[in-house]
Amino acid sequence: MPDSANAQQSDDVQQPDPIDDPTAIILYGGTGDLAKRMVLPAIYELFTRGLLPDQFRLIGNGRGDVSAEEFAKHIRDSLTEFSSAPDDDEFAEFAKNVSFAGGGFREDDPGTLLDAIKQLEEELGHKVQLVHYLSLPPVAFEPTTKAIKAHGLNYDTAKAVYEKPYGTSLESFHALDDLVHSAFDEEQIYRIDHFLGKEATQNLYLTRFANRLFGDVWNRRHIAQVQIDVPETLDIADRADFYDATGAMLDMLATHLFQVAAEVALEPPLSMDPEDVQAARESVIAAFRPLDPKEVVLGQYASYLDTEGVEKDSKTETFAAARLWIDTDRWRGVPFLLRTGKMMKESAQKVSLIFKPSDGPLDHIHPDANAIVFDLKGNGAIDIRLTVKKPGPDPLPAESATSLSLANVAPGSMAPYTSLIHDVLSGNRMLFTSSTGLESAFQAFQPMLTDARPQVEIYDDHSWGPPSAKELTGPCGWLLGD
Ligand SMILES: NC(=O)C1=CN([C@@H]2O[C@H](COP(=O)(O)OP(=O)(O)OC[C@H]3O[C@@H](n4cnc5c(N)ncnc54)[C@H](OP(=O)(O)O)[C@@H]3O)[C@@H](O)[C@H]2O)C=CC1
Ligand SMILES: O=C1O[C@H](COP(=O)(O)O)[C@@H](O)[C@H](O)[C@H]1O
Repeated sequence: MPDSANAQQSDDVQQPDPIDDPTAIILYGGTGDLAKRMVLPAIYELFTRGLLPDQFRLIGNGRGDVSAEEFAKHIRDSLTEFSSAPDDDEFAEFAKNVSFAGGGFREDDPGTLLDAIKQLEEELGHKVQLVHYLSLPPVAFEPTTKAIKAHGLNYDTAKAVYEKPYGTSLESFHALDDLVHSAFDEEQIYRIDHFLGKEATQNLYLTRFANRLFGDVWNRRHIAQVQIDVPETLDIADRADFYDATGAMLDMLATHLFQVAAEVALEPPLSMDPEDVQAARESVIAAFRPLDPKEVVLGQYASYLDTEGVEKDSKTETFAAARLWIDTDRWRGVPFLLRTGKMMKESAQKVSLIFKPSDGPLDHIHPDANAIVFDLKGNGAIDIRLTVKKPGPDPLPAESATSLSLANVAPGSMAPYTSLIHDVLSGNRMLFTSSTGLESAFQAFQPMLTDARPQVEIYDDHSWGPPSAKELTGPCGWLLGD
């Protein structure tokens, strides 16, 4: 068992600033899966923390007809299921600001959304900042963007939030991005990758820049390999339509895991200002070498084809592992090993920097006992795995570890979606992906869209994935298992 330590509690917990601009969030796909799990609880959390503007409306949008009362009940049920049951009086206050515009929203038929916005602006006596949140499957990004533009809802003050994946190939990324830029300036566009919003992910660079203990060894002279490992025990549940068309590489690897790799690999920014941090993260993605299909293993869990909604002969990967190379002076020759999958043996979100063996007489230490491991889940933790002396007469090595829980530094910290939506409202784009960064990510991903893409290998449910994924790591093995 590792020793554990707690980061010292800060007396001075950061409180984000409230927002003044009268605002309406239009939540496209307002009754969908992501909305109920993440977005609605996040908006409600901002309300209970007093972080929404005084003049605020949430307008749900969807193709069906849903009354304001039904939408409010849906929100309440979502909070109860995915967050916590709200206080009756507080929720009643929130629900006064909620409505639903049904009938969809298309170029040729705006449904009832334009009327809902007109009514709100007449009620308030002025225009409001519109935040278009596209909580929609990627196929709906283009038609919805076209509709926003065609109906003139791309005000200069408007913002547009896009979920991932933003494009499925370099070509479709360009087509979507050109269209989005025909409606909005880059500063108005917020492409969400919620892994960037995790408190613990942000520690990947903050601890490095603040502590010589980490900063001085953060390079190829000292690090043998980096593992970014996000196994999940969950299956694809009721997301078959989306997942079977998307797969693990686009759902997780070329999106979340690439962004986390960039957070590890980035060069020190000029300052910690949002623009500088964003630029440093996005520019290192340009140094990602395009994936070599021979260094990628794809898998599908054994019972996947039995899932309702999945094509009977589907070749969609539910597991992906890859060896990524980053061609900068700092990282040349250091493999970044990325792994993620559904229906695996354990759930975890870990980033491990595994050191090279020491010089001198103890140059044979197992990599397990010579590593820094960042846990990205929840408030996060940093494990330092060390080799120490085994008590006794001889100078023999023994493995030990200490775990620094970050929970105490961040009492009451916000969930990733809560803080990212607050960033959208306040105009802070640090934790959002940019057009150039995503273009580089798709360039690195592009070889996986060719005929050289490896075949999917079937793996046992609740296992560590196809055994061949182990070969990617070399003698180290995957630190988490197999
Ligand atoms: N679910 C999750 O855990 C996560 C999802 N995401 C991303 O969030 C986005 C939304 O995902 P999710 O909520 O799971 O998706 P859903 O399949 O639940 O779709 C959301 C809503 O979009 C509407 N919709 C579906 N198809 C279309 C269409 N062709 N045209 C217009 N509207 C449509 C439906 O609403 P209606 O029928 O009312 O019109 C549906 O309820 C995706 O981009 C996904 O990658 C990101 C992180 C996690
Ligand atoms: O975006 C996604 O992320 C989740 C994992 O998110 P987390 O909140 O558990 O960190 C993943 O399960 C899902 O497939 C993917 O779409």
